[in-house]
Amino acid sequence: MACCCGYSEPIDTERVVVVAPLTMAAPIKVVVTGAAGQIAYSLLYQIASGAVFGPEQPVYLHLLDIAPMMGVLEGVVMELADCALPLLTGVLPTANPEEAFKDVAAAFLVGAMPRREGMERKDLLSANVRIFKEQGQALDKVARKDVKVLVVGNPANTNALICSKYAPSIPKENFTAMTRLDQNRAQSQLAAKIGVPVQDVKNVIIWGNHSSTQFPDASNALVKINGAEKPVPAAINDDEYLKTTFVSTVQKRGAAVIAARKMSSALSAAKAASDHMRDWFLGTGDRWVSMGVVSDGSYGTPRDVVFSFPVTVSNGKWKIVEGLTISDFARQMLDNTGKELAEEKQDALDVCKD
Ligand SMILES: NC(=O)c1ccc[n+]([C@@H]2O[C@H](COP(=O)([O-])OP(=O)(O)OC[C@H]3O[C@@H](n4cnc5c(N)ncnc54)[C@H](O)[C@@H]3O)[C@@H](O)[C@H]2O)c1
Ligand SMILES: O=C(O)C[C@H](O)C(=O)O
Repeated sequence: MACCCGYSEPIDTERVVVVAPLTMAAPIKVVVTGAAGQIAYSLLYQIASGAVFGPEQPVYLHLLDIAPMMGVLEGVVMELADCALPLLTGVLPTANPEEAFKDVAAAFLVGAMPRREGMERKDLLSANVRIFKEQGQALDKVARKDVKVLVVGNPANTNALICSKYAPSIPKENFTAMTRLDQNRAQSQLAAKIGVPVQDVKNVIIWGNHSSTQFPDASNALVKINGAEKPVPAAINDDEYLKTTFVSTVQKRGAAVIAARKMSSALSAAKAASDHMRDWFLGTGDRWVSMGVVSDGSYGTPRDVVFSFPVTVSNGKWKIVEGLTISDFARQMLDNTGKELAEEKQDALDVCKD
């Protein structure tokens, strides 16, 4: 029960020195890598404004980028200060991974080279995977052992796997890759096709790799129409669309944005990163979300690759949704994306040997 001064309980002013309202938690340290880049430019505001960890959770931001970007990063730090955000208790800009990862509870690993027109995301592997080896090692040394790590930098699934491998003291479950942008894209395509608001579509799944082999799957998705829930396949009543145009539109959406903007998606990527981390910290209820997680072989997928599954989250732990029926078509799609991930893993391990 709140008392008149706004604190949750009456305060014994003789004994307590109050520096912040008692409803406020202690600040958590959150790192964003690639902090001088495009995605971070949208993401940092979302984190610092409370959209990710909630309106009661102060954050201390650690911003990592490479040494030549420190000047640009200084400008970002100025802008964060100029936002005058009550939940932002401090900012540490740095080019030193061990300083950046020290005691962090959440890590957004964004910093990596983006692809250009005509490239596949796996073409970035040899350039980017070493970053995630080095950052895994730094996380292992200095981060909290319960740190939640979200890898955004491409190829996100395989980078997350490598990061986890080089951070053996942190549980594998704490490393995830972002396929939430694909989920948001899929949800938005379905809502537009049916003609309902986007929040009325749920449980669309992204299986596999954040690449053009991913399988956006609407077969278990539900839509609310006039207050009643209905399966999406019944509402759309066009299986051919769901197996072809819908799948390829989502698979190729990143490339379409690059072709139009001449730069890869950033606003929507930042929103997806916020959604992913918020759901991981605050929970999903019975709503399914897609996350790249280290595979335990569920649904006949290869073990020990970072594979995107439908999950629910409660108390900060994700759990793969079990018992879904996999059609012949889905089986083929899952096998194909699983094969690509197994190949990427081998390539990445070869790069990391050097
Ligand atoms: N998973 C997804 O859905 C998704 C979506 C969009 C973009 N991405 C990927 O995210 C990455 C970042 O995209 P962007 O548009 O922000 O790129 P960007 O080029 O604008 O920014 C990347 C930043 O990372 C920094 N950086 C490079 N190496 C670093 C290192 N070792 N440590 C720390 N920082 C480092 C760069 O200096 C730069 O400031 C790319 O790999 C892109 O392909 C993934
Ligand atoms: O497509 C890209 O290279 C960027 C990102 O992975 C995306 O899906 O938009």
